[in-house]
Amino acid sequence: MNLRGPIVEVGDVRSVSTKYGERDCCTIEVRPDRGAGDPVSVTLWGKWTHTAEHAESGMELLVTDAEEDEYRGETTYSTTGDSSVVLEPDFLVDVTGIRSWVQCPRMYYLNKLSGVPLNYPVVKGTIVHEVFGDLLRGVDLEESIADRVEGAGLELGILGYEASEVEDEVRRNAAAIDGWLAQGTLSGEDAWRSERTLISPTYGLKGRADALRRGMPVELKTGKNTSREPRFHDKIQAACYGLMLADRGDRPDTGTLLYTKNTALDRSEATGDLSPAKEFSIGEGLLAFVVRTRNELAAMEWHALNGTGDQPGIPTGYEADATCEYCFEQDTCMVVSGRLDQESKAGSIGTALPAEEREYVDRLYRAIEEERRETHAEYRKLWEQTAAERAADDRALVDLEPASRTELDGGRWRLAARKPDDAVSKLREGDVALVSDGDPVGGDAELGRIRELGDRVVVETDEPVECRRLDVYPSEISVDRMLVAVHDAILKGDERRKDVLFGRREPAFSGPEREYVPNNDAQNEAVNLATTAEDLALIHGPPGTGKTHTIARTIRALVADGNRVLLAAFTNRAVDNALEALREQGLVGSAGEDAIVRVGTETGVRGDMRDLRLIRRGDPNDRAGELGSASVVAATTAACGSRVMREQEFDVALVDEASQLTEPSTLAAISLADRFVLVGDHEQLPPVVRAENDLQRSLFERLVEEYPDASVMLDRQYRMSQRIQAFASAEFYDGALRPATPEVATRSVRDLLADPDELPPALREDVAFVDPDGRRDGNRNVREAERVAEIVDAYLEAGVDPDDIGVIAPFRAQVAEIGRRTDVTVDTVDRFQGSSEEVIVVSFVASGDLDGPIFEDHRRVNVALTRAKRGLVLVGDEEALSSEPFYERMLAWADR
Ligand SMILES: Nc1ncnc2c1ncn2[C@@H]1O[C@H](COP(=O)(O)OP(=O)(O)OP(=O)(O)O)[C@@H](O)[C@H]1O
Repeated sequence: MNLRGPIVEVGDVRSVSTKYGERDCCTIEVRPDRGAGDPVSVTLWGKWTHTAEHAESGMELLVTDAEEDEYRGETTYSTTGDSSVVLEPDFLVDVTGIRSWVQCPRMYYLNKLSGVPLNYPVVKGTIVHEVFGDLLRGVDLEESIADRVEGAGLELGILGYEASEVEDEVRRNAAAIDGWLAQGTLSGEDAWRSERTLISPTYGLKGRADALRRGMPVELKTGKNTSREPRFHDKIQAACYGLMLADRGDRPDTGTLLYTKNTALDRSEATGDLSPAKEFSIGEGLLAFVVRTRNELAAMEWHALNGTGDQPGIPTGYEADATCEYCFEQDTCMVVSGRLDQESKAGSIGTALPAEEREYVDRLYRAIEEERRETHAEYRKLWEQTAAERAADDRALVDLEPASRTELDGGRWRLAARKPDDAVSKLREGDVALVSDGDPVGGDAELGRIRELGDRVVVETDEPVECRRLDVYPSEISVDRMLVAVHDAILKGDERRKDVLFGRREPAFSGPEREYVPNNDAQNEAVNLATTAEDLALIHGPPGTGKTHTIARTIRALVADGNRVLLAAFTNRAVDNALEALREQGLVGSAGEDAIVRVGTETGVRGDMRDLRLIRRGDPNDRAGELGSASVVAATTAACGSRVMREQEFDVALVDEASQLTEPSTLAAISLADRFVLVGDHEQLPPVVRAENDLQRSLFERLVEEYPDASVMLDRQYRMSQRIQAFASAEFYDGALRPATPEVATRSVRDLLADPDELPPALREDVAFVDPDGRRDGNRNVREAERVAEIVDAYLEAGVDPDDIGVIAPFRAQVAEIGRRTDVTVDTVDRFQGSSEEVIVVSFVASGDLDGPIFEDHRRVNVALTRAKRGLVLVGDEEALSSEPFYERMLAWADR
């Protein structure tokens, strides 16, 4: 049986005489059933006492195949020969993490903190891996090499490499694999599968194996190894995949390491064993070692969040017997130790950062690690929730019916399936999702990119999985990049910048005032603030106040002054909107001084901006030249953390939607530039994070409060009628928000109608409230949904264009409920931010009383109410809404 629960107490390791001789053991008390049961004792025997030494009360413990005993009337448990002991199984360790931990625990920490920079070995390694995958899929060697090197054109160009020299080197690496593969295929017995995404709920592991050969893991290493045995940490990596396969019931007994620089297939050369493939047996002892190693790592991560003492959860290097003199990370290790005043086996150099900066790094490190835990909780739902629950949660499309599979060039696959009519989810075209045969963890599953998402679903994968289910695949990339951003900004960051960020120096401004926007004082001041900033400028833009217009004007002014500008935003949509405005204002983006480059994926970049999209494939010099010479580079803030973008330098970074970004995500963009301009509105949507901690507050909001003189609020809005904007202006902007022109102020729903009398009397007002007397059931309210659909129909019948109407509801369930009844756009607030419609209908769902927040916070209501230009209808339960002062004021305004 399996025993699992939080640890109550850990006993001492002791030695006892048994019929097998002297054996070590340790007794641990846990509360089974995840803490619900009464404490029981479990005794860990033999090598598992190593894990006991890392265990602490509060950690979660899992013992598989435990044996139950009766001892003095009490039920106790102990490990058996088949048992595994797992600490913190919910903490999903990546296999690459285990690999670096085995080399040195501090290397694991340093990799996490500073990320992998753009360097030639990494890019070449990726190409060799891709070629390997291609060979397995039957692609010709030369064709694959040419194609993959071309695909990496941009990276290679930035690093200063020519295609031909890289091709030669990749060829040298790939020739041995090719030969070895040819040998294998001769026997006709090889059943290969390239790239395998694996998750192990039992052992808390995840990762992607390079390949499986007859079900056994094969790992590729772009290096040389002339000893008979694979390198220890390489072996551990392959064994991790073995363990994950074992968790699925496919226990492999052999692993293979392929060293690509070993050139001979012959095993007995005098120079050493030059065979590229080295096999090793995956015995029980090795698997148990992997589990114990993972336990050490998970325990350290637990301490990082829960531990006490000086620097809990930060490895020093003394944990391992690694020799620092031979370590290629020694310098980095010493610098980080010096700057953060950490103990480390390698020693330290340099002076420590000021205390407030170290405190900041510690605080954000912890907050980011908390967010990582929340991401792991998302993974857990893959196996804890049933397919129906995942679908109801909008995290999966289930019950797909496979329709066709087509092999594409390069051995990839296009899989099509039919989708049940009303199935909805968070998945969007362009997303990477987990495609599976119906069981994403235990069954056949692979990552694939969604190409089409209508009645028909089309995905592209490396392997031909039976496409019966698509799941949202949680990613740790944004968490990883946040850590790196903190590292880059604080450990490597510019001192002057840090003085401002830490309140040691006021932001400075210099240069002449100019007239940029003649018809709008606040916008004009904003552009001046941005162009004269020596450190930073903050532009606060309430709804419809011309943020995008101002951004474009600012960028034009900056470029005209000779600056290289990074334009970043939280969403692709905002990036493309700003580019559109830039083009409208005459910055066209052709080659030369005004060149604009848009960094993004094909599906991410809007159709009309594709001509600006940076192409990565091609001649290295051309590709790098295109990016390097552009005066404006536009990308999402997520993309700013990529290896390529981290190599770029700018004079000014202008970040839109900055109030929706966590502080570290903002740092990722602004660290690339000397000066920065943040544009946002902290009275609208806050950063989207799962953990409740410091990440919820944006750098924009913090700086607006700290440096009011460095900020300006755009106060004239070009969207809403006076009547509609009144509530938001009073509640969120101290009454300072006003219509920009009389035309805007006097807008009315009547403008849209040939004959206003065609509307029912209740809807003739520009702001209306309707109580349909509905009843909330979970996150939906059917009566209210019906009423919303009737209201939409009334507008349509009166002649309003369907494209001019939008419906907003607080919950996805209600969005689906309404969506079934109408064809106009229905969505949650988050999807509406940044857009507007002539008529907006808001469904509040709540009835009776307000037992939870309707919209998570009032800022979301602000967004909902400020999407409408001419007509706004609030649909909700009067009794419920009037039970909270904020909504009561809203009703009073609507009923006026
Ligand atoms: N100074 C100006 N003079 C004339 N029209 C303007 C000016 N500034 C903005 N506008 C117009 O106002 C409208 C809204 O501007 P914009 O799209 O820049 O707003 P925004 O603040 O980015 O909106 P959102 O709140 O959706 O982000 C646009 O049609 C734009 O052309």
